[in-house]
Amino acid sequence: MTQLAIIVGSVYGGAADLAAQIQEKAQDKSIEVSIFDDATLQQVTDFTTEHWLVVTSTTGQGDLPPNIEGFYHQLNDTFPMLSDTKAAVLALGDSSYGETFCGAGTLMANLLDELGCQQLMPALHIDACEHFEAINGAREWIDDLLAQL
Ligand SMILES: Cc1cc2nc3c(=O)[nH]c(=O)nc-3n(C[C@H](O)[C@H](O)[C@H](O)COP(=O)(O)O)c2cc1C
Repeated sequence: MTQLAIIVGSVYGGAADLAAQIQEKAQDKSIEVSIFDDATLQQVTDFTTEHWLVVTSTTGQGDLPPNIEGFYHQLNDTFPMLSDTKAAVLALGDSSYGETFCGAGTLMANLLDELGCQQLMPALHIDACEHFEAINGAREWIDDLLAQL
């Protein structure tokens, strides 16, 4: 069975809700999904290194939400080679923050790229100014992503 690890970074629950919606869609396609909130690298790699999806909002001034910071720093500190891992980033943000729009998603995408991950899909940036419900801006992208697995 195809496996997908969804690693969540969320402060107010929007990215976490979106991850749950993606999980439901994926399960309809018989993809086994595990959602990691406050993930450790070990937990995620024990589940799968095949497909990773990072769903993260941005907080502060382009900062990672606290519940994905540990995962980011473990990756950055241990620098595992992930050339067999196919990954994608779905970032939630708010364009009224200007230059730091979706900064956390960009940090994650850059790190996964440095670690050699293969890009499943170009990163998607969802703007809260445009979409009250993030799923409305992400449906097509999610369908395309799941079709690649
Ligand atoms: C205190 C605070 C700081 C934020 N900083 C940024 C930011 O720097 N860049 C950005 O794109 N969005 C920023 N946002 C917007 C959130 O990322 C956006 O509302 C997102 O949808 C929240 O998702 P969540 O419910 O998963 O936390 C900020 C929101 C708050 C409340």
